Parts: sequence; C-alpha cells; structure tokens
Amino acid sequence: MSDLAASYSLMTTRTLLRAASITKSFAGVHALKGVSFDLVEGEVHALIGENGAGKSTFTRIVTGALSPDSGELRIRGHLVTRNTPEHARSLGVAAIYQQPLLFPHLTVAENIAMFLESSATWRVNWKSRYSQARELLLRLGTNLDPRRLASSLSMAEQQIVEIAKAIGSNATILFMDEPTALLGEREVENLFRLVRQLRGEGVGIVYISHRLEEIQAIADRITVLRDGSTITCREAASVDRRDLIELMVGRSLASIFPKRDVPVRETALKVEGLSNPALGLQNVSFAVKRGEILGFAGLVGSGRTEVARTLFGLSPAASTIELFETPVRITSPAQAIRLGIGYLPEDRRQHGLIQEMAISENISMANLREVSHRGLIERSKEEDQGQSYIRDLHIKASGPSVAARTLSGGNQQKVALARWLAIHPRLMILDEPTQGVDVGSKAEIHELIVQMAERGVAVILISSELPEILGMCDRIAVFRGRTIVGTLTRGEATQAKIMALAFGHPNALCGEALQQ
Ligand SMILES: Nc1ncnc2c1ncn2[C@@H]1O[C@H](COP(=O)(O)OP(=O)(O)OP(=O)(O)O)[C@@H](O)[C@H]1O
Repeated sequence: MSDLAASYSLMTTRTLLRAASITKSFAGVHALKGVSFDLVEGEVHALIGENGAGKSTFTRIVTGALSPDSGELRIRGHLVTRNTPEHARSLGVAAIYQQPLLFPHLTVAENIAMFLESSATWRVNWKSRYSQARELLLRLGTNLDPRRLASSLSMAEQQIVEIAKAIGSNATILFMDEPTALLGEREVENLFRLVRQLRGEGVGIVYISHRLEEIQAIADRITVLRDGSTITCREAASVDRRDLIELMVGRSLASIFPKRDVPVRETALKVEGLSNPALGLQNVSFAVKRGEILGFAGLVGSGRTEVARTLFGLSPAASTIELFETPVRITSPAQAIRLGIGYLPEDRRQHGLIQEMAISENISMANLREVSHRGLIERSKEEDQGQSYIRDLHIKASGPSVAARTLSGGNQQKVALARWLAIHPRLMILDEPTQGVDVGSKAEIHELIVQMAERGVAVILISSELPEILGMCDRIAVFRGRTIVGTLTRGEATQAKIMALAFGHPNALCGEALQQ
C-alpha cells in the first residue's frame, strides 16, 4: 500500500470525513479519477489544484449535490451510499461557495431563517428571527443590519450572510469554496478569525482557494488535486509556495507577475470631478494613458467597481468624460462598446456568462459583427473564433460548442475575458480578473494583460489582491469613501502605503493627491 493510501485508510475517532478513491465522469469527461481525502476535528484542511482539477465536483459529492460513480464516502463514521443535500446536512455538512446564493427580495434575517427553519414552522417569530440573525452576524464581527434586503448588499456582505447561514446550522464539516474571492482585506481578516474560532470549537473546515498566501496562513494540512486525482497530502508547515505551485501544475513556474515595461503613449481617458449620486461616487479624478495599466485599489465598497460601472454606462454619470480627447457622456453599455470600452465585471454570474450558451456564443456576444456576414451569424466563423481563444487562453474544454455551465469556475472566467478581448478594446476595465483562477492561469492572464498594454490598450485593473496590484500596475489609484484619495507610482507603492490610504491613516497620505 502506498504511503498516501495508508494515511487515508487510518480512521480515528476524530475523523469527520473520509473519502477513498472517489470517481466521477460527466459524459466522457473524467472529472474525478480517484480522489482520497480525510478531515479530522478541529483542522483546516486545504484542497487545492488548478482550474478543472476536480475540487468543486468533490465538494458537490460530499454535500450531496452529485453522486459518485465509485469509491467510498464516510461522514462522521456513517458509510454514505445514497447522499442527498438533506442527508449531508443532517450529518453536519455545510458549504459556502464563492458566489452567494441569497434570495434578493428577502431580508438578511429572512434569508438566514429560510435556511435554518424547517418548512413546518408556520408561526413566524420575527423578533427571534432578527435577534438570531444579529447574533450570528456579530459572531462574524459585522454589525450588518438583518433588516436589509439581500439585493441591497455588496458581494462581500452577501458572502458574510452565507457564512452566517452555515454557522447557524451548527455544521461540523464546513466546505469553504473560494470564500474570500469577493472579500476585501478587512473581511478576510474577520473570516480568518472566525475560521480559527470554529477550528478551536472542533469544526473541520475544507478550505478551497487559489490564493496560496491564504492557504499558508490558515491551513493545517493541504491536499493537492491534479486532473481529478489526489497527488499528495502534506502538513502545511512542511511545504512552501513554490512546492505547492509545482505540485499543482506538475511543472515549475518562472514568474507569477510578469509585468514588463511598456512605453506609455497619449492619454486615452481623462476623468475630472466625476460624480454619480446613484452610486454614491463623488468628485473622482484620474487619467489613464495608452499602454498604461492603472490599478484601482481600496476596500470592497470603496468606489472602485462603481467607477467601472459608471464608465461602462451601466449607471450613467451626469457629467462627461474625455475619451481619446473627445468629450463623451456614456449612457449605455452598447455605446461604451462602440467607443471601444471593454468591461470584465466582478460578478460573473450576474453580468458575465450565459450558462446555457456555448463557449463560442458567449465569446462572440459583444462583437457579433466579427463573426457575421450580411447581418447573419456564421456559426463556423464563431466556432473558429471560440476555438482560437480556447487555445490561446488554455481553456480546459472539449470544444467551442459545449455549454459554459460545464466548465469549471476558473475556465468560465477565461471565457468571460475572451469575450472582451474579442471586441478589440481601446480601454479595458478588468474587475478582479483573476478571481477564482489558478496560479498557472493567473500567470497567463497577467501575460495577456501585459500584451494588451503592449498593443496600446489603456488598462484599468481593479483587484483586492495587493501583490497583483503591486506586481502589474504602472500607477495605483487608491479609493476610500467612494472617491480617490491618492495615487502612487509603481516605484513608490508598497502594500503598507496602499493600506494606509485605503484605511485613511492620517500619516500616510503619500503620493500625488488627486483631490487638490
Ligand atoms: N456538469 C458538468 N458537465 C460536464 N463537465 C463537467 C461538469 N461539471 C464539471 N465538469 C468538468 O469536470 C472537471 C472538474 O471540474 P471542477 O469544477 O470540479 O474543477 P475545479 O477544480 O473546481 O475548478 P475551478 O478551480 O476552476 O473551480 C472540469 O473539466 C469540468 O469541465
């Protein structure tokens, strides 16, 4: 028996979950070829792997959303032969996903109650619903109002409600699939504090993330999946970031942030005193040149995404901006696209891909002219275009005609990016472009961004990952309170300076102040 098999065959009283040789195929795609994994009480066990390695499929099998083709699954000592979401929940399994799944027209308290109360509870005790919700949210270190409608919450706030739901159900086995993807630094710290607290209470946490710094900060053990198989399980303290990357991709990676110096050309976009009362934006001023990558840093809700939405015409501003020396007032996304503006949004479920449509249709959507002849879409042209992006962006898919929903999260992100590359933008706004993307693909997306800059595209890069912002950008505009509070050049920017500006530390107003 191999060391790996031996370690998985040991089942102690502290073992919460044990999966052995799990396999799963989808119409010819071998998603899991033999996954073994175990989780003990009071540990954070990270599950990592490239996009498409099988992490979500494994999660869905343990949470009862999918049945495995073969293999053995034991949850808290029970051999699970026919799993369902209800059964998994009754055994103490809960999961939090990267994309919150709240009912938008219900309040925070109602969303939590819907999840925790049985449908047989007809008499609604509003007072206890609200106090229960408030108590859970306070445990998470937030004073979010339980009476707020879910539709009014930011992505980070929605994620916090998801976590409150899981915690409220007293889960002892908690899957967290990219839980920090939509959170800012402060929320991540809050979450980690809570994860440690839960671990101390004996909860076992399966932590899935592409952010290796996070894995190293929070995990006790790490299991690496590659192409649907378990490659290794290690003590977190015994491996470094480079080891993890090599174990995940099966090769070594030279550089994660490959920013090359690109000559900066004339001004592409000049924004002066931009306000958008509907989004709370006030007096935002900045400029970005062709060939330049301008970073937008700041906490979630600080105004970064709101500026992007305004520039793309999703929520029009009252005033004009100057695009390639021409004053324009952008009132719709269609107009923005005609003017050469591409926008990869942060929330790809809402504004990103159409899940039932083919990869090629999703890619051609914003520039149908390129694949049409005399007003009619030529499917073969569309598929050729899809195939070339599948090749260039290393999208893991069997072909351009498969539905977007069959792709793993990271590969969907690449399809969303391809859509905007296909419009040949002059100004590209990328909101968290590498969110949920594995390290290898991340390096590829960074390379694509640099190539865009080399072709003279002006790029605005919004990211909550400071190493990404510092590694990729020529200048960094820092947001706080829905305006820009300062910009830093590549040379002067440090993580500490950006954080100080973002949090409003009085001694940290370095860099050129934009609000003069
Ligand atoms: N419903 C489905 N139909 C067809 N193929 C699927 C389906 N669900 C998953 N797959 C395939 O199974 C493989 C594993 O996908 P999975 O989503 O588990 O990967 P992952 O490790 O979670 O990736 P990511 O990090 O991108 O989220 C991928 O090749 C994916 O395309």
